[in-house]
Amino acid sequence: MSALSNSRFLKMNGLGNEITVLDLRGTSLLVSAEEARAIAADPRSRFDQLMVLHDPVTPGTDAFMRIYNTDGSESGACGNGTRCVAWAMVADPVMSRLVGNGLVLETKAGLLPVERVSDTVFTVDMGPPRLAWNEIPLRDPYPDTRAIAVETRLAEAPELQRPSAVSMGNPHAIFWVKDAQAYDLRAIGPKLEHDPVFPERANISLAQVVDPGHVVLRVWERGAGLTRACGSAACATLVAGVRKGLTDRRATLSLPGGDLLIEWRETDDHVLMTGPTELEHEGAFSPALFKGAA
Ligand SMILES: N[C@@H](CCC[C@H](N)C(=O)O)C(=O)O
Repeated sequence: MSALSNSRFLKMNGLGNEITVLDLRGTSLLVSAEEARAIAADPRSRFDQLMVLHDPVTPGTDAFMRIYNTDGSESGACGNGTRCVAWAMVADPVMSRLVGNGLVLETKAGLLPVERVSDTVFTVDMGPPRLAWNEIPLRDPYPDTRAIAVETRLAEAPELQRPSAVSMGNPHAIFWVKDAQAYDLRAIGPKLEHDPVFPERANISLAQVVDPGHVVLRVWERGAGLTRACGSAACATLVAGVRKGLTDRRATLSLPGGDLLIEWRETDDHVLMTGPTELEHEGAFSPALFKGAA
């Protein structure tokens, strides 16, 4: 039987990005890829990302988060999930142990300070973007990652060839398009995600600039597929937009699930993301869920 059997979880969402939160602080348990896939397969705990809380590692932080995609792979960043974790840590009667509305979370990609703006709205400091080819990472030494070249040739969208590339702790490719709705992202997303230029795969965004303060965005997420929102993609898109002279440093990013306010702060290079969270229900993992999972 899995040690996760009967563990309590929260099913949440950040702008429709499906998030499951599991608190393993105070234990030495780790979630395996098989267990993550089993949790994702159950409709009650289904997620785009599973956010697992562990005891803090760096002094002064409140928790360490491991982030799993639906396919069991791990990510260094999840903006929408980080807001959901912050809500759980300040407002959930079982998980909250903090006094006040500010906290610092940590992932394998770095520290994420979070502030509560109102009951369910949070601002996450997503840190500085990483723009060098080897930090994203890309296979080839591009001197300028504002426009790279993918190898994939799409019969249905031959114009999608020169995305911007940015890491927000996870790799993003942003394709600038006239109409973000004009593409079958479910069909083309997996091909671009696995393009050989991305050695760790990439989250694939279609970005349509409405005006410098407003971008419409659709995202095919690495390891999770088509989602209603992706916070780190919104941050990466704003950064790429500023670098290409397409957007202001502060803009609204409209995703299928709703709007995020993103700012790339000039003073310290950090990207700030503000958006909502929603608790859907809580539950406990049935032991039957993990049959066959290591
Ligand atoms: N939905 C997330 C990003 C999730 C991580 C991604 N699929 C990856 O593997 O990098 C967000 O809100 O940032």
